Amino acid sequence: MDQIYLEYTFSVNPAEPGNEILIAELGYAGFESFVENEEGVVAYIQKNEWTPDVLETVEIIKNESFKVNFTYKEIAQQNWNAEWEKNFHPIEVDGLCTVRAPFHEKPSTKYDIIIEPKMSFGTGHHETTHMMIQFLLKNNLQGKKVLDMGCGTGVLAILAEKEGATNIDAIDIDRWCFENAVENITRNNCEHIKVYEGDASLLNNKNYDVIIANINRNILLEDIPIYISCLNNDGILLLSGFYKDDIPKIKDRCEQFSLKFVENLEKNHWVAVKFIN
Ligand SMILES: C[S@@+](CC[C@H](N)C(=O)[O-])C[C@H]1O[C@@H](n2cnc3c(N)ncnc32)[C@H](O)[C@@H]1O
Repeated sequence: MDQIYLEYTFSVNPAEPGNEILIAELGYAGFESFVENEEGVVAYIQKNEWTPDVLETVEIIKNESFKVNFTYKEIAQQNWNAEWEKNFHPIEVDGLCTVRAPFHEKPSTKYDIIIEPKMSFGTGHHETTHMMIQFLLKNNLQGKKVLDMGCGTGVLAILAEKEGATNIDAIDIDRWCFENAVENITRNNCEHIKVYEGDASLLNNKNYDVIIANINRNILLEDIPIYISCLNNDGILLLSGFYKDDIPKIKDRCEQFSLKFVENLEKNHWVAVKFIN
C-alpha cells in the first residue's frame, strides 16, 4: 500500500546559498526527496516519520541571515524518480570527472560516474561532494586502502576505485543509502568496494591510507578520534560537511591527535579540509 507523505514547500531568501543549506539540513532531519522549482524547495517526509520537533533541528529556519517560509500538505507516494530525472543534470568537476544519470550521454572526461541517487545524498551537485571529488582527483589513490564514511550514493567510493584504490570500505548509517550505494557500485562495475550499514563503531581494528568523511560538524567532532585511530602513518584525512566558520573547531580536534592541517577548499560558505598523519 502507498505511504502517505507530507509535502513541504519552502521559500528561502536569499535562495543562494540558502536552498543548498536547507536541503542538506532537511536531509539530516529525515526528509527524503527534494525538488527545486520556481517556488523554492519542495521536500517530502513520510507522515509516520514526522514528529512535531522535526523542523527544530533545521538550523536555517532559526538563522536570522535567512528568511524561511513554508507550507505543507498531505500527499500519496509519488514517482520520486520521475521528479528527480527532470531535475538532475550531469555535473563535471575540474574537467576530469563527470557524475551523471544512466540516461545521460557518455562524457569525454577521464572518470565517468553513473549515479541513480533516488533519495540518497551524493550527486556531485552539493558543494561538499564537489570539493571532496576535487580532493580525490588531486591525490594519488593508486593501490590505496580507502574508507568512505557517510557514503550516501557511494559516489566518492566509486571515484576512489576508478582512481586506482584497491580496497575500499563505504559505510552509511542509513539503510536507504546503504542499499542505494550497493546499487550504484554495481552500476559502475566496481569490484573493490565493500558497503556496510552502520557508523564509526564498525571501525575496530581497521586501517586505511585515506579516510574520506563528508557528514556534518557534530558527527565529525565526535568521530574524528576514531577515524584517526584507523589512519596509517602518512595517511590522509579528507573532511567536509561543515561551514567555513567551523574550521577552527575541526582543526583543533584533529591537531589534538597530532594530525597536520594541509589545506582547505571553499565553495559558497561550505569547506572541505585535508589533514595528514
Ligand atoms: C552529506 S552526505 C554525504 C554523501 C556522500 N559521501 C557525498 O559526499 O556526497 C552524509 C551521509 O552521511 C550519513 N551519515 C550521517 N551520520 C552518519 C554516521 N554517524 N555514520 C555514518 N554515516 C552517517 C548520511 O546518511 C548521509 O548519507
